[in-house]
Amino acid sequence: MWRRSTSLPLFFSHLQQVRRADELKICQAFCTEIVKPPVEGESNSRRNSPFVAFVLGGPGSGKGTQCLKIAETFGFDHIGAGDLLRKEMHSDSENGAMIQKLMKEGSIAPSEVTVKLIKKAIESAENRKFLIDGFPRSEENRVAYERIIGAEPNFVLFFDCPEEVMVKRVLNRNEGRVDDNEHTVKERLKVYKAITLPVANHYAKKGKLYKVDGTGTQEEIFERVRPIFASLRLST
Ligand SMILES: Nc1ncnc2c1ncn2[C@@H]1O[C@H](COP(=O)(O)OP(=O)(O)O)[C@@H](O)[C@H]1O
Ligand SMILES: O=c1ccn([C@@H]2O[C@H](COP(=O)(O)OP(=O)(O)O)[C@@H](O)[C@H]2O)c(=O)[nH]1
Ligand SMILES: [Mg+2]
Repeated sequence: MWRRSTSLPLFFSHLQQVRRADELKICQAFCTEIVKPPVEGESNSRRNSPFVAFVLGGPGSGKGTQCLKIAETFGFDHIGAGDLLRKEMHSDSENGAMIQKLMKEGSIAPSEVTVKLIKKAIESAENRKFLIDGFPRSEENRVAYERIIGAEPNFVLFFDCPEEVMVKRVLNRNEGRVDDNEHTVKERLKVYKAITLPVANHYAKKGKLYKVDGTGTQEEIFERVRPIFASLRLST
């Protein structure tokens, strides 16, 4: 059975040993949800609810790359919201054409479509620890997730990266994506700043945001990410 097993002072003492002040920023004390050990008599549904980390950052900030490393090292399931939408787009689904158009424009898909796909991915997994990569991209996404899933994320990992670095990475990505071109990435950056950053700010205010410097090599970035997950001490 999955359960949270760390306590607040223990959590912070671990964190303090490993964090570098310029790389890891906890905006406030962590909320009780992530650190509170299960209480005797607590309902099963709450104890069995999945552990969820949202992973945010601009296009090309390295979310997907780092999620693969986190998933492999710490045993999380990686749910890429964009990957789910791309899969849907390439299926015969009625939403395929709509998703393709939105992705090409750099816009955000309707919340109910994305949340439904995420919910299905969570429910069909055996794992109870998830990285939800590239979601929520708007306040509307966030509210829809919290209403439909019935819980907030345990925390949010945020990759901070200069625009010119992100654009360079996206234009070199070479995965045949409809949105990896100069025009779309510019639109995506506008959407990111206007609509996605407020979501990160929301979680920062709640003390749930971990901001990591997303520049440097993949390995250097992962060494900044590693202590965050190593400190969690989740049992499976
Ligand atoms: N630290 C890094 N340095 C150089 N290239 C990187 C780095 N991290 C990721 N990349 C490459 O940049 C591109 C975008 O990375 P990705 O993980 O897909 O970002 P995101 O999911 O945030 O859009 C990919 O081609 C990836 O291989
Ligand atoms: O929750 C999401 C995630 C992705 N997208 C769409 O999918 C695109 C690509 O998202 P992805 O996370 O794959 O891109 P990345 O940031 O990794 O480059 C976005 O620009 C959006 O058009 C969306 O609408 N909602
Ligand atoms: Mg990605």
